[in-house]
Amino acid sequence: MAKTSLDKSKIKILLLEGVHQSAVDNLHNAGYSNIEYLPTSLDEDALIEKIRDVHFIGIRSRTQLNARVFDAAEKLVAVGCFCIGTNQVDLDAALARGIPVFNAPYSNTRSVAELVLAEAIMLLRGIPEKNARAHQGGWLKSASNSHEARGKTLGIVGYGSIGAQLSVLAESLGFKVLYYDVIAKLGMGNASQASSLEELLSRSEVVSLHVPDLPSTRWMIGEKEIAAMKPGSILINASRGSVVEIEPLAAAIKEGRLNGAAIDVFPVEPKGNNEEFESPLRGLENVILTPHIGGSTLEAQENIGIEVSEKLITYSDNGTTVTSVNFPEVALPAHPDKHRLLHIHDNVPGVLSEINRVLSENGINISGQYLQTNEKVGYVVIDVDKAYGPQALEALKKVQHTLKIRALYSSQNS
Ligand SMILES: NC(=O)C1=CN([C@@H]2O[C@H](COP(=O)(O)OP(=O)(O)OC[C@H]3O[C@@H](n4cnc5c(N)ncnc54)[C@H](O)[C@@H]3O)[C@@H](O)[C@H]2O)C=CC1
Ligand SMILES: O=C(O)CCC(=O)C(=O)O
Repeated sequence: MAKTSLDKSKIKILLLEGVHQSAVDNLHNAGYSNIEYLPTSLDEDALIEKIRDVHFIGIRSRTQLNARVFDAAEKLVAVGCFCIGTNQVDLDAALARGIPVFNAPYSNTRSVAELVLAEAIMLLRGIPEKNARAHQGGWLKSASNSHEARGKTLGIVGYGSIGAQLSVLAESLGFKVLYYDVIAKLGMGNASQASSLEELLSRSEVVSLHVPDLPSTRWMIGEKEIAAMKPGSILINASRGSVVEIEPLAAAIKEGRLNGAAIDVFPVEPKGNNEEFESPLRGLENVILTPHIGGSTLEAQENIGIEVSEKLITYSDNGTTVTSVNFPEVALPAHPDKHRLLHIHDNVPGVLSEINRVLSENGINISGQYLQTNEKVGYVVIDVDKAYGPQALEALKKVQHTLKIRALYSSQNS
C-alpha cells in the first residue's frame, strides 16, 4: 500500500456545532476516520481540554477560538469555519502559530438573501403582529401601516456577496435598491450607490445590514443612525450582533418611530437551544426575532459541509492554502513520486536560504519549490525527489523562526 504522510487514522478531527453530515461523509471518503462530532459548541475551558490532541477543527459561528485556545492546541494544523463570518476566530493568533483558517464564503449567501426579502415583505404588511393576534383569537383586519414592496426603497448596507444577491432579488419584486459600501461598487441592475450611510438611512423604507464584524462596523447603527432613518421605516439585521445597538432600536419601535424590525443576530446569543434567549426586543410588535438562522437551510449547510471539508482535506493531503482567510495562498500541483515538505515561518529575511542550506547539507535535492508570504508569515513548500532521514526534518524544525513543519510523502510508490 502507498505510504502516506501521517497515518490518516491518527489525524484527529473535531467537528462542533452540528456541521452538516456532508462534511463527515466527505472526510470519511477521503480516508479520515478519526472524527469526533458534537452537535453543540464548547465553552472555553472544555474546548481547551478537547483541542489538545486535535489536528483539524471544524466550527460554525458560536465557537470562540482565541489565543488561549490556540496555545493549548499544540497539534492543530488548520481550522475550518463552516460559515462565512470568521470573527469568532482570532485570525492573527492562528497565523502566528502557522495555522490557516478556511471558510465558506458563498454557500449560504442565497439563504440569507431569501430570508431578508421575505422578512421585508412580511414587515411592510405588519404580518408578525396580525399573525400573533390571530393565534390569540384576535382579528386585525386593517390596511393601516400595510404597504406593497413595489416602488419602495430598500437600502442595503454592505454590498458584498449577500448584499448584491439581495439587490437582484429585491429589484425583481419592484423594490428600488440603494446601497452603501466603503468600496465603490457597480450596482446590479438599476441599483445605485449612496454617497453616505446617512443618505441611505434617510431615503430607505427598508434598511438591511450585510457588513462583516469589523472594528469599523461595531455599533454602526446606534441611536443617531436610528434617528436618521425615515419615520415608519424598517430595520433588518442578519449580519452580526455587534452591528446594531439593541436598546435604541427597541426604544424606536416602542415609540412607533420605526415600523418594525427583523433581527437574526444579537450582541449576546444563547450557546445552545436549551439556554434562554434574552433581549429587550422580546414581545415587541412587528418585530421578527430569529435564532441566527439566516444561513441555516439544508441546501446551504450541505454545500458548506462539502466546501469546507474539501478545503481541509486539500490542505491536509497536498498543502494548498487557496482561499484561506488569514494565510499566504499557495496553489499546489499533485506530487506523485515526490515527498513534500511544508515549512511555515515568520516572514523575516534569511529563513529561506537557511532552509535550503539545511536541505543541501542533508543531500536532499529540490525538485520544486513554492513560496508565498504575507506581512507576518512565509509558507514554503518544497518537493524533494529523494528519501531523507528524520535528522533532516529535525534540522528543518530547528531553523530559527520556524512556526510549523509538515511532511507529506508521495502518494505513489513511496
Ligand atoms: N445571519 C447569518 O446566518 C449569516 C450572517 N452572515 C454575515 O453577513 C456578513 C456579510 O456577508 P457577505 O455579504 O458574504 O460578506 P462580503 O464580505 O461579501 O460583503 C461585505 C461587504 O461589506 C462591505 N463593508 C465592510 N465594511 C463596511 C462598512 N463599514 N460600511 C459599509 N460597508 C462595509 C464590504 O466592502 C463588502 O462589500 C458576513 O460577514 C457574516 O458576518 C453571513 C452568512 C450567514
Ligand atoms: O450557520 C452558522 O452557524 C453561522 C452563519 C453565519 O453567521 C455565517 O455564515 O457567517
